[in-house]
Amino acid sequence: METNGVLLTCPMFPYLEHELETRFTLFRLWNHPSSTLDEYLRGIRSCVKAVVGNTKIGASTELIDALPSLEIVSTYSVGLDRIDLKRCEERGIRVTNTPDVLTNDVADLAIGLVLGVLRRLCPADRHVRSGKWKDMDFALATKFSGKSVGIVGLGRIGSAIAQRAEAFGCKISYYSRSKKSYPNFKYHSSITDLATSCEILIVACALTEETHHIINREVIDALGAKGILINIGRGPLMDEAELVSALLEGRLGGAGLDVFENEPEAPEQLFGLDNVVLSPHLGSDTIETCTAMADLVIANLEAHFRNESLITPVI
Ligand SMILES: O=CC(=O)O
Repeated sequence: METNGVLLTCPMFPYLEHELETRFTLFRLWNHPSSTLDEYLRGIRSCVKAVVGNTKIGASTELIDALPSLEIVSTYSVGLDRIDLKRCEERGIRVTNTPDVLTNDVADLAIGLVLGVLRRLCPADRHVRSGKWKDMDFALATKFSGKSVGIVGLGRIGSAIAQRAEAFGCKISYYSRSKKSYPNFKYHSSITDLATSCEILIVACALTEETHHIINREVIDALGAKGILINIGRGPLMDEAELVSALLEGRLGGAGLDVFENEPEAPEQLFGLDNVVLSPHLGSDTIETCTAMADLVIANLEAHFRNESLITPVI
């Protein structure tokens, strides 16, 4: 039985926690008040060889620096924005994530949000539940099939969204760091041009210093009063204050948001808007996908401790 120390940064999928516990010496970071955290970390620093973080709490510079025996960060997420990758690189710490296994779920949710906003599924549900249907028909909604869809970031998830939208007869264009080899999808080297040319803009890129607030006022205005913005990437990709003003002032047609700048906070000004669908960062949250992600986290840790090649290495 392996006894390598693994530090879990916050509560995650119970299956992951259980499987880690059966294989490694598991330490839980959240069981300690912040006043005693330094002391706790000092006590375990020589045992902890791995950190398992997620989209809430990853491996910050401070955490990495507090763990001199750290060899690997295996994140239970595809996103790497909660990890100080530079520090990991400097220290020779390996990093793995969970790509591919969650692609379909996140792409499915992106389409779900589009349909939710355009077909007004949340207000429609309220219409039935409140009994209003007996008094009046529900107002007409907006068609999705055949619309022009712009995708910001045509990586694994962006391409899966594009393929789904294509099946709805949508015209696909995209903005990405570089042009990809998809003959059916139109490339824009400017995100504002992309926003001008599409009716639905779906944000699916990674959060980095370059993409922070990539959706700013100029992009929102280019999308316009009939445009729909969907974000299944990360909250800070959008200037949320600008997004809220645009929605309140009717300068944007609607939004479907799975991610927010200060999660788990979401802007309360949006709560009364029927043209907005909000979900609590659950793109990959299905039992099937979370199980596959957990298995991948563990497979990467086991490969590392056996000195084998990592399954999904980042560094
Ligand atoms: O947001 C989800 C992830 O990065 O896995």
